[in-house]
Amino acid sequence: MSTLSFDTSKLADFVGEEELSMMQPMVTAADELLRKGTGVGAEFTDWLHLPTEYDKDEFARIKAAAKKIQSNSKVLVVIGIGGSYLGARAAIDFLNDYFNNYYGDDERDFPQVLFAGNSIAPAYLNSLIKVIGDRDFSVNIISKSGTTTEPAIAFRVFKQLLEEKYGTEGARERIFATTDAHRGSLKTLADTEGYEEFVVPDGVGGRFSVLTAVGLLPIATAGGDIDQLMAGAAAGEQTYADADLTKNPAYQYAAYRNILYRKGYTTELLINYDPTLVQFGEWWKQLQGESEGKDGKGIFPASGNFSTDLHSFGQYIQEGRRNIFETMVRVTEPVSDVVIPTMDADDGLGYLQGENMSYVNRTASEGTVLAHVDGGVPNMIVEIDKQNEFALGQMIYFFEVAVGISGYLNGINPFNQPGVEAYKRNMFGLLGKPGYEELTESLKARL
Ligand SMILES: O=P(O)(O)OC[C@H]1O[C@H](O)[C@H](O)[C@@H](O)[C@@H]1O
Repeated sequence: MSTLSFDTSKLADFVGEEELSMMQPMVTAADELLRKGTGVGAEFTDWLHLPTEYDKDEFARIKAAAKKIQSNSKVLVVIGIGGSYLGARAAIDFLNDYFNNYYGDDERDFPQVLFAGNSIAPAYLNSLIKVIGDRDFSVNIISKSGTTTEPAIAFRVFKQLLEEKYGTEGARERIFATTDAHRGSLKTLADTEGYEEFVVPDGVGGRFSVLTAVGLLPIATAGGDIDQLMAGAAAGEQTYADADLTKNPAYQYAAYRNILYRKGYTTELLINYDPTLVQFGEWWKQLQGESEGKDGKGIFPASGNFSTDLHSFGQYIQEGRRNIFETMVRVTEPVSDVVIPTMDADDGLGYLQGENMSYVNRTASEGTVLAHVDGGVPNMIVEIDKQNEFALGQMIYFFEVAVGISGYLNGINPFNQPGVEAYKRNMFGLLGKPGYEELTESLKARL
């Protein structure tokens, strides 16, 4: 069952049909590198079969842990950064009402899921502590490496708060650690303290980990149906496995991106028309940017929240430098609707009264695509039928497999992220972390 369609009809002005078919030999080669595990970074491609080959015992433990948190907590604080929070956050926003977190505890069916450790901003942390107040809470600390500074700082704070509130024993019952199976400071700490542990599998990098415990525990706690999420991803695994470009929309997406990139379209905007998809764009930006931006190459991933941003940087998209293309993610069936009220006074909207707001939103998307295409912005559309777990799972897989192919097409390793270390090294040097003494002096001299 496929719930996702991929529309490239609006590329006609930019890419000829033969250009796609001429990509086939390169796509076949990229497919082999990915599927046979002969490409660079192959040790981080276990996400390919994750939707069907996941640890079923751990999956059951995730559900049980989610139930436990739901029964004893009003808030789950998810501590993580990058791939250790973006997927869960995207999924929770996508699957819930936008203002879901604003509802009072009595109006909520599931705990609030709030995120920490995704910045080093102290005021954010203080504000988060304030919003938890005296309510019961639990913590899911997530770090694959187990050594990342941002979540480690936040965890110290929340561990202390939990221990003050519930005592050491009580706190232990409320801390869930998701990390590497064998290595890292968090693994050692979790073993020593006796926290319930979940695993980020060795062969799955952070940005590909949303369908592991990394994403699944927070998503399930927030009421998401993780069986359906995995079923949707499994549908993706099946649908997007064919090396034949004519039969594989995810591979078409990768090939078209590559064609556009070679023509000078070096920035891609992932476009949505609903605020509940904003965080999906954030997840996608890490997936694309960390996978592809290396060796002086790669499409810059950005996102656009429409029609909101049409009133901010819409001008640039329409008439600025012509190096942008757009991929719209659109949902066919609105989650809910509003009928535009009738009104006697004339506000110029009479022609729309009685119409559904979703009709106006969809029409805005159609008009925008045509305007942008006319303005020289190639457009592709990924459309899912419903905003539910199944469709999300399939869409996650679509973008994951596409970026694997896309990276190999562009001659880079899509599965490492060496460049992320540069800022960390400087930060450690400036903070005086043991082992970085020489760097400390040279950096301070440059400040
Ligand atoms: O899960 P962690 O090991 O804490 O890593 C969190 C994130 O930060 C790192 O610096 C990587 O660049 C990301 O790929 C990763 O998702």
